[in-house]
Amino acid sequence: MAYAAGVVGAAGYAGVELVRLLLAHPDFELRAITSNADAGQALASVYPAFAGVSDLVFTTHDDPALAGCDVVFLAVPHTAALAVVPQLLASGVTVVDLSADYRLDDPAVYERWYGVAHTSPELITERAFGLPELFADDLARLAERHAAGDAVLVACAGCFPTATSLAAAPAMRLGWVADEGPVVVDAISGVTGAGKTPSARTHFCSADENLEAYNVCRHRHTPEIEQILGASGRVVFTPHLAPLRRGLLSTVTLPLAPGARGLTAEDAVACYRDAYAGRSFVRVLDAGQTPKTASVVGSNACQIGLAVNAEAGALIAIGAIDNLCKGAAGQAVQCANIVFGLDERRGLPQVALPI
Ligand SMILES: NC(=O)C1=CN([C@@H]2O[C@H](COP(=O)(O)OP(=O)(O)OC[C@H]3O[C@@H](n4cnc5c(N)ncnc54)[C@H](OP(=O)(O)O)[C@@H]3O)[C@@H](O)[C@H]2O)C=CC1
Ligand SMILES: CC(=O)N[C@@H](CCC(=O)OP(=O)(O)O)C(=O)O
Repeated sequence: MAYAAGVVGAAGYAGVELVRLLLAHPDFELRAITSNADAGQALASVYPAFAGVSDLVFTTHDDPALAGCDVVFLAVPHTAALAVVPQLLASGVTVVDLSADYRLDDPAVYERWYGVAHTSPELITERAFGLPELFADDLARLAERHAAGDAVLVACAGCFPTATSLAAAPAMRLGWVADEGPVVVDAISGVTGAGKTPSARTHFCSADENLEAYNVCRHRHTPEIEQILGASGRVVFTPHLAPLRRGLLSTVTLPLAPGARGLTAEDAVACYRDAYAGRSFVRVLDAGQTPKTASVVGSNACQIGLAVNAEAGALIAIGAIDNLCKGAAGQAVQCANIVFGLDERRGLPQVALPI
């Protein structure tokens, strides 16, 4: 039996990647794709890649068909999900939200970084945080509730937090990181990370042949990374924009605790492989290898590289993902698979476009 699925914001970059994945998914049947801007237009006329594959037509964001779905994926901008999530849950629909609206545990922190009051904070305590390799218990609890008949909410992790946290969390959890000192995150994203509406920074003429840092010391993913890593007030996060369509690379520099100063890259790789045992999307490279975006783009994989700077007493952990797949749509489908009791790999690409 296929579960009925809908995508709100399906004409956006994350939304159309969801459409691509769900149309090929053996257990979900895509019934509704919404876009106010493109309502009434065929998917294949807006995105010709779907010609001959799907006859779906975009409907408006208030399409009543959404309430008849088993699961709805929200690929709408942050703050827009606040108006949609409570209604869908009340209609008995499970929601996988790609926006930031239900990610932060503390509604006051959300208000400070997103500039609006949270209108349904009670749902934050019930949701699972959608980063399966680090919050497996959270999602397993949600899967149990879903199996018992509840409509449930997953708040998927953001793109920068996903690559950063998969790279840094095992070191934090294993106690290798000093209690003090900054956790330095230098991360680079492709332009699709900014969504499909061009801004002065993402216009072709600005982004092409250019590299730049932005939102230095004030990017809204800082509190999300701190929450995941348990590193409140310590994350120095500097995002950069690169002239790539897809791909995100995050380099995290972690100060080693005195007891971990003898750590070698080989030890770190072995421990990380233990920490991610059984998680097929996270691949820890051999010591001496570094991940690259070209090796993950088009797949739901996260590749991790590890190095130790013994003189400086630092671990360097690097994560590479496709921002639209493991950083957004792929991770959302992975979370839905888990909530619906399916193998987390169902319908998801394991291998990147090799060239
Ligand atoms: N791009 C990425 O790499 C990642 C994105 N995300 C998250 O996914 C979400 C979508 O991002 P992205 O695809 O990049 O953005 P886009 O700007 O490309 O697309 C946004 C979509 O949301 C719809 N939309 C806009 N305003 C509203 C509203 N008020 N109510 C309902 N729908 C609305 C738009 O509809 P219309 O077609 O009518 O204009 C459009 O389809 C965001 O929350 C983003 O943070 C998460 C991780 C990575
Ligand atoms: C390149 C670029 O502009 N990236 C976006 C973040 C990507 C995103 O979509 O945000 P979420 O992961 O929180 O959903 C930014 O820096 O705001």
